[in-house]
Amino acid sequence: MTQATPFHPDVESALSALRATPPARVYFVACGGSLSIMYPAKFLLDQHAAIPSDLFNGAEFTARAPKGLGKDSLVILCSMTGTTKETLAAAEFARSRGARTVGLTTETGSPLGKACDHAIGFEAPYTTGVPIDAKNSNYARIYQLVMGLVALTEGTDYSQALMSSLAALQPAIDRAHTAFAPRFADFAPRFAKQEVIYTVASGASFGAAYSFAICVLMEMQWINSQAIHANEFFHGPFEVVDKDRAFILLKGCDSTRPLEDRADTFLHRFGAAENILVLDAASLDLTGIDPMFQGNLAPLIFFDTLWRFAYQVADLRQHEMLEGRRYMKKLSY
Ligand SMILES: O=P(O)(O)OC[C@H]1O[C@](O)(CO)[C@@H](O)[C@@H]1O
Repeated sequence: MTQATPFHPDVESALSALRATPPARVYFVACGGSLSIMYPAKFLLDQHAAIPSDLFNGAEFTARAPKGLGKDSLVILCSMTGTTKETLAAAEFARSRGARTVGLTTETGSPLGKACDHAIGFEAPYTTGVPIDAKNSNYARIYQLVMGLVALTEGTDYSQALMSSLAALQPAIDRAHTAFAPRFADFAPRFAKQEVIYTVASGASFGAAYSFAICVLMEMQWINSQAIHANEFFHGPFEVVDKDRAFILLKGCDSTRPLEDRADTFLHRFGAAENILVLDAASLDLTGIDPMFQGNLAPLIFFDTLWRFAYQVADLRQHEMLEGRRYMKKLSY
């Protein structure tokens, strides 16, 4: 691929540098909420390219020191703040092994931006509270990078379809807020009283379930949680299902939907519908999003709308979301 793509300039600049010698292997590395976007990014790469990839927590990556990591590797890292020490150490470790590195961060001049060969900026409403257009989010930028890698390694260029889909994403999110509002108003009072809420998903949606469980329910609401893969559900977790147990099930529209459908059937067989909050991509108006990317973009809609649900739960519990933490960023660990 030699022609310029319509991607964001930071993405295009990283891709230009990779064009002469595309990587033979990709590692997706981050921590916490930033790690959660690596699941759908790897899913997208696996869908479209034969290039092998793996996904690691930052500290695990450095400690495990994969033997395959070397000059032909590309390590894609993400840290919203650009300061998470495990992610920075992973970037430095990758470079010490001769790998090429790309860091996604809200501040390209942040420590992560500086520690990587290429920095890709994105926007996040998370700490600023200022709403963004989802086409400028971390998901949007990493998807551009992934589809750029697909073009480099497979010769298939879907950049226009991706960019037009990303442009249609925010309106789809806004419509979903309206569509889900009555369900959220109904579920919030019950879920605010729960001590445990599990989140279930698979495929492109697993990352959204993971970040909602560990970053929102546990970190920001101190509600016990676990992200359960929709098929792993049948390999242990389903034993806890009863009429009182609370679940959030994300039903996406990627190729793994049958896994989520099966979990849905079981949950409704032994659980109570009033304690199973199902967000179903089939009920969403995805106008303008190319069918090829609908499964990849549905998780953003789930996460954005669930974030609003979390604030409703937080209000009822009188437990502040971001200010309620007792350890994170409050002491050294
Ligand atoms: O590396 P980042 O994206 O700045 O993450 C910092 C922190 O933010 C979270 O993603 C959410 O608070 C945590 O999981 C993580 O420790």
